[in-house]
Order: sequence, then C-alpha cells, then structure tokens
Amino acid sequence: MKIILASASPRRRELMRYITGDFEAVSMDCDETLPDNIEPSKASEHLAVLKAKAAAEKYPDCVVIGCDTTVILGSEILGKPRDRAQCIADISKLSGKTHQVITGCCIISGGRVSSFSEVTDVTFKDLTAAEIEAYADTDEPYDKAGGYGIQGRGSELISHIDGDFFNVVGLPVARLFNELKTVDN
Ligand SMILES: Cc1cn([C@H]2C[C@H](O)[C@@H](COP(=O)(O)OP(=O)(O)OP(=O)(O)O)O2)c(=O)[nH]c1=O
Repeated sequence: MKIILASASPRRRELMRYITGDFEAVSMDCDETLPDNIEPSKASEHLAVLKAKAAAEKYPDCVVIGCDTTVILGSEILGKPRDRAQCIADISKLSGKTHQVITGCCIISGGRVSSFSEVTDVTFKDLTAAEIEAYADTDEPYDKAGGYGIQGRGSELISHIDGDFFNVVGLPVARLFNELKTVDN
C-alpha cells in the first residue's frame, strides 16, 4: 500500500527518506487544540492521532502516518516560540536542566489505528543570557517545539541526550521502521 506522511515538516520528510523513498508527504490542516487536563506526556500522541485520522479520511486506501513532537519541562509543554521574547524565556527555562522531547506517531492502515510515543531526554548546558540572546537572534528557533533545533546551532546549547537523536528532530526513525514492518505484514 502507498505510504502517506501527513506532515508539512521538512525535517520529518527528510528523516522519512531514511525509512523509505517510496512515500508521499502531504500537509494536513487540523485543529491542534489539546483537551483540557491532558497529561503533557500524552499530548504528542494525541495530536499524531488527529493528524493521521485527518489524512486517513482523504487517503483511505493508503498507510497513513501522523506525527507530533512536544518539548516537556516538568508539567509544562513548550511549543514553538511566537517571538524573540518567548524564545528567550523558553530557552532560559531549559538552561541547566533535563527535559523530555516526545514524538508521538500514529499509523492508520486498513482502518486499524496504532500509535506510540518515543521519549528522548535532552540536557541543556548552563547558558549565559548572551548565549541565549544570540541564539534567539538566529531564525532557527521559530518553527521548532521548545524553540531550538538540535540538528543545527541548537546543538551548542546541549550537554547530552539520552535516547534517539532523530526523535528530537521529529521522527523516531528506528521505532517507526519497526512499527511499519508489523503493519505491512
Ligand atoms: C526540539 C526540536 C524540534 N524540532 C521540530 C520538529 C517538528 O517539526 C517541530 C515540532 O512541531 P510539530 O507540530 O511536531 O510539527 P510541524 O508543525 O513542524 O509539522 P507537522 O505538524 O505538519 O508534522 O519542531 C526540530 O526540528 N529540532 C528540535 O531539536
């Protein structure tokens, strides 16, 4: 069956090519409002299911994949910063601490819905105000959860990670590869 990646993210499309070159990427518009009181750790999988279901309605004869990446610090979800001030505030919160990056994935095939979450722990260095401001002055943070890109200059902010690097960039490549094999069988 043809594979549809329901994502506008250029990073995800690039990472998906590690799994297969044989897929089509489509942008899905869907309401990403989270239910009240959802546990932060469940948010990305919830949104992945919404994105995949929206795509499955349009492509019922395909294997559809939806994904979402969230950055969780304690009980707070840090989204894409709306402006420089928010970026500085978010990176300041992450400085010197360990947070979780969770990518939720949902696969829908032949009406069957399966989903999972992959967690990577990311630890930031103790950053100075000047380092944080310099990073906020780049154009890297603004389309990324948590306001940083580990695959770019954001790597300078990090002391270490525990888990799948690709998961932080937006797609848990190894896990998704394995899950897709079970769906195709
Ligand atoms: C933490 C982090 C996030 N990100 C990106 C991954 C995701 O693209 C983005 C989180 O936003 P998402 O809402 O997961 O994805 P998206 O809006 O970019 O695309 P779509 O919903 O169409 O699939 O942040 C990085 O590229 N590097 C990082 O280090």
